[in-house]
Amino acid sequence: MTTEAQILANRRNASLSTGPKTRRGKARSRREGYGPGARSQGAAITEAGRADPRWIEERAAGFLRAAYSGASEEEKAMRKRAAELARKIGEAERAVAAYLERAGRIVEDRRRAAEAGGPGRVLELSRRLMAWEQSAAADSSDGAGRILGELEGSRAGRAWLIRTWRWIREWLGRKGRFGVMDRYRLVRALGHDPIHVARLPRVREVFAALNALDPRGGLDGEAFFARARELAAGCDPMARDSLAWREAAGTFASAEEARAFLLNLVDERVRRLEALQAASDAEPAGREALAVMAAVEGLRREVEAMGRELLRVVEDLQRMRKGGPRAVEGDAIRPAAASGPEVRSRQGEGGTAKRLRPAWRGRGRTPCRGHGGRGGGAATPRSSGASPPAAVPEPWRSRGVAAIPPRPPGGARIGAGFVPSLECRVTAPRTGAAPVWPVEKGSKAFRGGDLGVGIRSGSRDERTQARAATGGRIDGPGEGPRVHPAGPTRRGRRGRLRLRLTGAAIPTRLVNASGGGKGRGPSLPRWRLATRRAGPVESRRAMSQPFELEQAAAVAAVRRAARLCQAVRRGIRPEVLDKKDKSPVTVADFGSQALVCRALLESFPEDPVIAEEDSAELRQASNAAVLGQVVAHVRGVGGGESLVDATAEDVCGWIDRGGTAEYRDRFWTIDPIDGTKGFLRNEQYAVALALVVGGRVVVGALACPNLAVRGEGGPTGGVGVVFTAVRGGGAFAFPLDEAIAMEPVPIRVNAADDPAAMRFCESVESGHSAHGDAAAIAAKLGIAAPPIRMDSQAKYGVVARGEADVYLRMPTRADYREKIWDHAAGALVIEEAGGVVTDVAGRPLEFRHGRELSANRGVVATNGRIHDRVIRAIADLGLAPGA
Ligand SMILES: Nc1ncnc2c1ncn2[C@@H]1O[C@H](COP(=O)(O)O)[C@@H](O)[C@H]1OP(=O)(O)O
Ligand SMILES: [Mg+2]
Repeated sequence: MTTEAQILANRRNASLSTGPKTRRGKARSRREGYGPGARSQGAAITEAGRADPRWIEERAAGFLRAAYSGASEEEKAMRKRAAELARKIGEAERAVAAYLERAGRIVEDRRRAAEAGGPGRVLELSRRLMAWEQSAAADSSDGAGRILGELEGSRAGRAWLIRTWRWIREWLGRKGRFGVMDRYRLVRALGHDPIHVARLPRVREVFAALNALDPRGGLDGEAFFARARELAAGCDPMARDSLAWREAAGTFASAEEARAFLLNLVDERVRRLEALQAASDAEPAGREALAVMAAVEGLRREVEAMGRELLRVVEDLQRMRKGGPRAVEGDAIRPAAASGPEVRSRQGEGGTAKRLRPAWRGRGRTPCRGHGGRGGGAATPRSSGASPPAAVPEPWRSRGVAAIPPRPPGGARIGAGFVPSLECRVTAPRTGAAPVWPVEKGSKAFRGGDLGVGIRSGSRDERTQARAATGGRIDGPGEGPRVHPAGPTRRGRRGRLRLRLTGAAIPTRLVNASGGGKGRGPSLPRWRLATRRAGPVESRRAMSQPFELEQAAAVAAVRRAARLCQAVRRGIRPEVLDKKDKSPVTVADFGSQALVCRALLESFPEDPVIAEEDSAELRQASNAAVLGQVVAHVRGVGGGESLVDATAEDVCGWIDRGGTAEYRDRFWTIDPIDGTKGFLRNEQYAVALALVVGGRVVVGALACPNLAVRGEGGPTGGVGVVFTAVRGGGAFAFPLDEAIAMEPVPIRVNAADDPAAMRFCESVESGHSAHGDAAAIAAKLGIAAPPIRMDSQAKYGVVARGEADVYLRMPTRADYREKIWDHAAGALVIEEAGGVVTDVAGRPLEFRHGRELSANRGVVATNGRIHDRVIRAIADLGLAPGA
């Protein structure tokens, strides 16, 4: 880390430097700016993405050290980005190494498991696990963790473990006293040694439960510790001292509660082992190794992309330092109108491109103000082309059209289509101008909506904003999608946009159609473009999809959180519900949010999160028991070593990561348990997570633990479904249960058009959606079937996979505003499945007002075909307030 003193010293040094005067001197200095040795390794720089990431990291660090600090805000931001990229590259490389090590371990484990598979070996291991005399020292090679690992690795070992757990279950359900050996066996079967009992909260909880069941609990526990201390005589005295029982927070209120907890714990173990056993037939090690390799591949691609970006940033910084931008600034902002906008192929007209390259300075660091249309500012050129005709209109044509050969050589065939990628460098003409570049339609498939548009511009955040602002937006048949650079632009500011068109469309023209400045009406475009085709893309799979990482993280997070909810749900006894005790849902709510926030913190530490809960209530002394349970559940299903020792403070901290209240250009929103009433009734509920960028939901993940698995298949045909979607990438569903290995299945809304054959769904709670209003709407439309009533966003899933056609959420109170987390994920899933989601007045849902959909009332989600008719019916019945 650079210290303040170093920064000041750099700044002083920089002010003394006048820099090289000659072109050669400047060139040399530029090369040396990368740090010592850059000249000899120049080839590695031009090999951008292929360069060794460590080398890049070192170069970047060298450059950053050498860079002076008397920099503009823009330069500082770029340097920060470079440092961040360098750090991330390092992290990703370390992760790759860890993955590879894991792959090696998997192979080794497999070999050992094969060896351990014989009955003789299992007998030996089981004896070592259960006979106390054999394992005196806590850290001996007889550590329970190791033995258990080996047993779990073989079929025979797992069978023995399942039998053992069933036997433990039997005596836990029956017995009232738990002596020294009972306790020892239970601890060892859990994979721990006596010394862990005092240290690991999970094991302490087991002991607390045994004590609650055992009238001599304290004495039996003490006897256990006395024996443990005796056997640990050879250990460190500190370890011996720690072998004593201390009362933990969250003890059990009754013996029944304690027994339920223990039986639940055993059931979880048995289930896990059975799942492992079932999966072993399908060569799990092989599959896991494949998954590891896929993860490595993904990480490597990320590293390559980051490496390329880092080098671009470093190059640009270099240019900036050498005064490049100023030298061409006047040139770059020169109105292009006189000769028409300049659009050059960098391949075909490299000379021009080279001249333009130094002109690029910024990366559109202006905040994203939306993407045109609603709220896009007064001077958006949408006004100059509110509804562009199918062909490029003459006025635009006269301003210049960038002709791109119909079959770009850079495009590669993917099935029937091409994937060209164009890179454009732009300079903003003046404040407030927000250009729009329609890309002319090229084929039928384009009209069918089979086109995604993404922009790469500047930092990751801006890229994602820009992508979201434009990604996959199709304005309708006969029109091109519009490309809106991120937000308002400043005079003379330059940016680079990378426009990637995917699908069957072959863009024939890129039209530069910048509008005029504020209040002046349309003016001639002043944007200059340089286009470049990217290299061939071999297959759609090989391409890193937008928000791929975000989607993977979101799905993993909701899956894990759903597991927690299921575990809490299983532990609820009927009498708790009879007492109308809401604490189970509170435990699941907080636990779920903690896990999701933690996952986001790990993967996207800078992203703000708007979530339903905060930990203030949980931290109150009166809620200590609830907090204890939340922590226990988080540790229990958190998985991995890292969560085993999570403290109450950690958990509260994770929960509070969701405390953002205001709108941000990029944020996540979580509903840790949507449909709490459904959860308590053991009916429908959901864990919902969505990423909103530039005011649009771009990633959604929805886990519905009690929703039937349908077309998603799976050998169990059981319950628990995950829905997910990325904007422009379609919607998918797959079983929640990870033991069911299957590819996500694309889902589509129902194509039916006849209301008589349609079904609609609504909340179970009439306080959440006016049932009477919905019935009137259905009657008016001619929907005869009774409503499907279910809690939570599962309704969105049901419409998205075609089991219902309409979801009506009719306002019950004038002052209620829907919460964004109740709709973000579900709405995207329906939209990506081909449906439409608006409020009751037909307005799109606006996720740019903080925690609430304050510009909307109610929600109407449909299969798309009937949407207009539903909105009309609502209006005719006078049920759309303020419409
Ligand atoms: N008056 C209301 N109108 C609409 N939704 C509401 C209302 N009151 C609460 N909700 C929210 O409805 C969601 C459940 O919807 P559903 O009935 O479809 O399962 C919950 O998130 C709940 O919020 P909260 O969690 O604050 O109670
Ligand atoms: Mg909710």
